[in-house]
Amino acid sequence: NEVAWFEQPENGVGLLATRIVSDTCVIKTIISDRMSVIVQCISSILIATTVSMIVNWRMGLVAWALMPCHFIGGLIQSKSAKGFSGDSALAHQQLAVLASESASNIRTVAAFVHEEQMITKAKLSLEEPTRIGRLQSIKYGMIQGTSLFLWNVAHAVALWYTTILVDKNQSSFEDGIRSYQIFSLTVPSITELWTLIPTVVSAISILKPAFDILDRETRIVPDVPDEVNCERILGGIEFEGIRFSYPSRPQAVVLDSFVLTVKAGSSVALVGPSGAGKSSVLALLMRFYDPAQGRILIDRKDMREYNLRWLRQQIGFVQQEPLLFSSTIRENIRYGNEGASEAETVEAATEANIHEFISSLPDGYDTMVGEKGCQVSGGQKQRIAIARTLLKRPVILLLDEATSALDAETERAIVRALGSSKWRITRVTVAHRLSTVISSDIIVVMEKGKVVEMGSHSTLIGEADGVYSKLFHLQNQ
Ligand SMILES: Nc1ncnc2c1ncn2[C@@H]1O[C@H](COP(=O)(O)OP(=O)(O)OP(=O)(O)O)[C@@H](O)[C@H]1O
Repeated sequence: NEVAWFEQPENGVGLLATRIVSDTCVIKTIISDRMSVIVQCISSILIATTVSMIVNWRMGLVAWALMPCHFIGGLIQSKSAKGFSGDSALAHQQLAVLASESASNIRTVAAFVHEEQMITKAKLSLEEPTRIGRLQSIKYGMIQGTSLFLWNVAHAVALWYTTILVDKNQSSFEDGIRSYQIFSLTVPSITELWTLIPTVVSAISILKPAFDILDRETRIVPDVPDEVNCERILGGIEFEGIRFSYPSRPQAVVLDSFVLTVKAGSSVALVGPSGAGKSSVLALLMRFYDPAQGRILIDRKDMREYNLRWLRQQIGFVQQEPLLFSSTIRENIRYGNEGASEAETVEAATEANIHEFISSLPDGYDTMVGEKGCQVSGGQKQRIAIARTLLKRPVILLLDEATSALDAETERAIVRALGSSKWRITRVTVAHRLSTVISSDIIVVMEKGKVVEMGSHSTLIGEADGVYSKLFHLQNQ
C-alpha cells in the first residue's frame, strides 16, 4: 500500500502488528484445530442418529425432532458471542498500540518520567471494554442457561418417550435404553459444537478486516507500466503548478502553485522556516504521495508514467531521522544493494566519512547497531544512512537535513565528496543550517508552500531585504 495508507490511524504500527501476529494466529487455530473438531462432532451426530434409527426408528425420529432445541440454543449463543469477541479484540488492539508506542519511545517516556501515566492510560483504555465485557458476560451466562435448559428439555422428552414406547410394547426395554443412550452420547458432540461457535464467530469478525487489508488495491501502483524503455534517467526535475495536501489532512494546503525546475546534474537547496513544505517536496519526488493538481516531470516525462520501483532505484533519499535496522553496519549499508561487493561498500562508507569510525570498532563492519540503530550516535547513524544511499549510486539524491547531526568539518567533507563524485548527481538538499547549502547552484527559499526567492548564494545575499539575506545574517550573528 501507498505511504498515506500507513498514516491512517487505523493502520498504525501497533494495530497492524496485532492484525498480523494475533489475528492470523486465531484464524490459523480455527482452520487447523477447530475445524477438525467440528467435522468430528458433525459426523458423530450423523452416525449416532443413523444407528439409533436402526435400533428403534421411532426413537431415532424423536432424537432428530429434538435437534432444533440444540441448534436454536446454539444460534442464540452465537448471536451474543459476536459483539463480545469484537469488543474484546478492539480493547486489546488499543492496548497493543499503547505498548508498542511506549516501548519504541522508551527514552522519551523515561525522560519525562511518564511510566505511571502510561500504565494509567493502559488501564483507562480497558475500563470501558471491561464494563461492556462484564455486561456481555451476564448476558452470555443467561443465554448459556437458556441453551442448557433446552438441552435438558430434549433429554426429558427423549426419556419420557422411551417409557411410552416400552409401555406400549413398541420397543423392548433394552432397545429403548440403547436408543436413549445413543441419543445421550450424541449430545456432548452437540454441546462441543456450541462451545466452538463463539470462537468461529470471533474468527469471522477478525477475518473481515484481515481480508480487507489483503484485498485492498494500492492507490500508487509501483509496477505500472511494467516495461522500462531506458537504462537510467538523466535527473532533470520540473514541478509544474503543484498543489498538494496530505491525505490525512486534506483541508491543509501544504504546497500551492509550486513551480521549480532543477537541471540534471545540478544541486538545489530548499531553505525556509519550519513547516514551509520543504520535506513535502522531497516526499513528492519519492512519489510517496501524488499531488492533487499539477505534474512532476522527470526528464520531461510525467513521473506517474514511470515504473515506480525502477524510478525509486535511481533516487537516493536520506531522511530527517534516518532509521537503521537491527543488524550489522555492513547489512545496513548494503540495505537494498545486497549484491554490492566489499570494495563498493567501503567506498560508499568512505564517501560518507564513516569508514574510519567503522574500522576502529572491534568488530568493524560486523558491529551490530541495535534496534533502530540505538547503539550508534545520531551523527554516525546519519553517515551510515548516507553511505547506504550512496551505495545505490543514485542519479537524484535527496537529502533532508541529512547532515544536521554532524559537526561542520565532517559535513563539509561529505559535501565535498558528493561534489567530486565520479557519476553525475542531481542533488536536492533541505537544510536549516545555511552553511550547508552555500555551495548549491540554486537556493530556493520557501514560505507557506510557495517559492518566495530563488538564486545562487551570491545573488540572494545581495538583496538586503530578502528573506534569505536576513536569515543568513541572523545565523551568522
Ligand atoms: N505526514 C503528514 N501528514 C499530515 N501533515 C503533514 C505530514 N507531514 C508534514 N505535514 C504538514 O505539512 C506541512 C509542511 O511540512 P514539511 O515537513 O514539508 O515542512 P518543512 O518545511 O520540511 O518543515 P521542517 O523544516 O520543520 O522539517 C506542515 O504544516 C506539517 O505539519
